[in-house]
Order: sequence, then C-alpha cells, then structure tokens
Amino acid sequence: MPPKQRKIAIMGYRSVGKSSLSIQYVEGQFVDSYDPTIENTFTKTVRFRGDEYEVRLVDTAGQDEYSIFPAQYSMDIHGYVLVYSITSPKSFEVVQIIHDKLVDMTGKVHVPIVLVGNKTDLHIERMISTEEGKRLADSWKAVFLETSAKQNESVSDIFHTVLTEIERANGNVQVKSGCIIS
Ligand SMILES: Nc1nc2c(ncn2[C@@H]2O[C@H](COP(=O)(O)OP(=O)(O)OP(=O)(O)O)[C@@H](O)[C@H]2O)c(=O)[nH]1
Repeated sequence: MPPKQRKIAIMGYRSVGKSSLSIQYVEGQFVDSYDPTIENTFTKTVRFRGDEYEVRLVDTAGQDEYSIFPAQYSMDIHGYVLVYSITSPKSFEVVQIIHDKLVDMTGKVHVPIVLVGNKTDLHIERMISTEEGKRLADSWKAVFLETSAKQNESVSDIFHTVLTEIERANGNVQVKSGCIIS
C-alpha cells in the first residue's frame, strides 16, 4: 500500500522554535543559531501504528498579531502544530490570535491541532505555566504538549499526536474508555 500522505503546518510567533522542532524531528539534530524562516518544507516517511505515512512538514515564517493568515495554509493542510515558547508571554498571546484566524479561514468545526509549549529546558525563564497551556488547548479541544527541541524532549510525540488527531478527524480512530484503538 502506498504511504498515507499528510501535510502538517507548524505555525507560531517568531523565534519560538518552529524550525528547531522540525529539524530535530526530521534530522535528529539541534542548531543553536537563529536564522529566520521564510518557508521550508521537510519530508519524512514514518511507520506509525502499523501504517506508513509520508509526512510533509511546512515550517512557516514567524507571525505576529498583525500578520494576515496566509491563505495557502488554510487549504490542503491536514493538521496544525501551533507553537509558543514557555519563556514568552507575547508568543502565547500570538498563538491565540493565530488560532482564531485559522478557525475563521478554514471554516471547519474541528481542525486537528496540537498546541506546543516549547523550550522547557529554560525552566528558570519560564513565564507560562503548564496549566495555562493546558487550559488554552482544552478551550480549543486540542491536544497539549510541552517540548524542548534542544533536549529532544517529546518532539516526535508532537507529530505522532497530530497524525492521530488527523486520523480521528477522518473517523479512523475510536476512543473507548480512555484507550485509543486504531
Ligand atoms: N533553549 C532552547 N532554545 C531553543 C529551543 N528551540 C529553539 N531554540 C532557539 O531559539 C531560537 C529560534 O529558534 P528557531 O527554530 O529558529 O525559531 P522559529 O520559530 O523557527 O523562528 P522564525 O523562523 O523567526 O519564525 C534559536 O536560537 C534556537 O536555537 C529549545 O527547545 N530550547
């Protein structure tokens, strides 16, 4: 069977670690330097829960509260990873604005979204608590994860979770008494 093709967009404010998470997932390395992204696409083939997936990961340019939601990211994308940095209240504010624009643009009731609080290794600089992140994700009915691209903590979980959410949106995952059966 050919691999299932899944296109995932990773979005958020500038410098939250979108490229670092993408590179850590696809290439298994962390780059300390900062090079603002315009747009990059990564492809990775993964076997997950018995199925083969070709994941196309679109690493988007950092947005701010004034950015217009790029129309190309409202179509042809199966799932979204929305990222903020746990050290940046501004990035937490912007991720909420991006989410609202995303829901408006796609016009869908349920969009597969994973909310990610990145940079957990910078715990002394933490400004957004785990509870705040969780509460926001719950209000969106999205899944919440905290990660560190630097320490490769929970990075692959992001993409496995978004693949699961896409399957769920397609009606291919059943949840029974807390267990996920696919
Ligand atoms: N300590 C720490 N630094 C990180 C982490 N993730 C990214 N960084 C650093 O944060 C800076 C920005 O990372 P990028 O991955 O370029 O951020 P981005 O969101 O793609 O940035 P834009 O392209 O401007 O949107 C870089 O210096 C990274 O090394 C992390 O988990 N921990």
